[in-house]
Amino acid sequence: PPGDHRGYMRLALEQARQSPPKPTNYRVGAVLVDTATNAVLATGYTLELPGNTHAEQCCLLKLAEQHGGVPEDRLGDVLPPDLALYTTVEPCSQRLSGNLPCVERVLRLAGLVRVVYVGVLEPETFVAENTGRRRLEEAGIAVVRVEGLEEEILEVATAGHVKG
Ligand SMILES: Nc1nc(=O)c(N)c(NC[C@H](O)[C@H](O)[C@H](O)COP(=O)(O)O)[nH]1
Ligand SMILES: [Zn+2]
Repeated sequence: PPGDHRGYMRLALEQARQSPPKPTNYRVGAVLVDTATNAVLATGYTLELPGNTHAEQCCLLKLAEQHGGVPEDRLGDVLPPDLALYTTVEPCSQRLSGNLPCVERVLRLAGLVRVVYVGVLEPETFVAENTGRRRLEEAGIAVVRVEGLEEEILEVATAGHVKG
């Protein structure tokens, strides 16, 4: 595995490229890393799993499957304690579909997920203001920008959007 932040963000961007374009969401990629062993525990991209799934959500659902189908909200019982989540677009704090936002999913793992690395902040296309960063930080989860891939990330994220 890459081992450096930019390398992991590129890995997440590779995931995002696999997401089927849609006008009503972003194509996002996510990678969950065990920082104690530098191992990639799971990857995910928007719509990878059935249903209107988000990249971060797919990471967690796949991990739950790997741990004998433990419910996603019980993952905290089976994961190691030094996790970093890399996601090309910051975790959503609200979803127009009404599905559970990824910030809530990550907050369930507060104490295990130490830091969320984001490639870009969420644009204002669907949600005027993403309040996720503040809520993550209040729970002791650092939110850190990984610079340098913004253009590529946004191009991939919005590929399904009607231009103009
Ligand atoms: N971090 C993140 N990962 C994703 O995989 C994804 N698709 C979004 N997108 C955020 C955007 O705000 C929502 O996609 C819209 O609000 C529509 O909501 P749905 O996706 O239909 O639930 N954000
Ligand atoms: Zn989300």
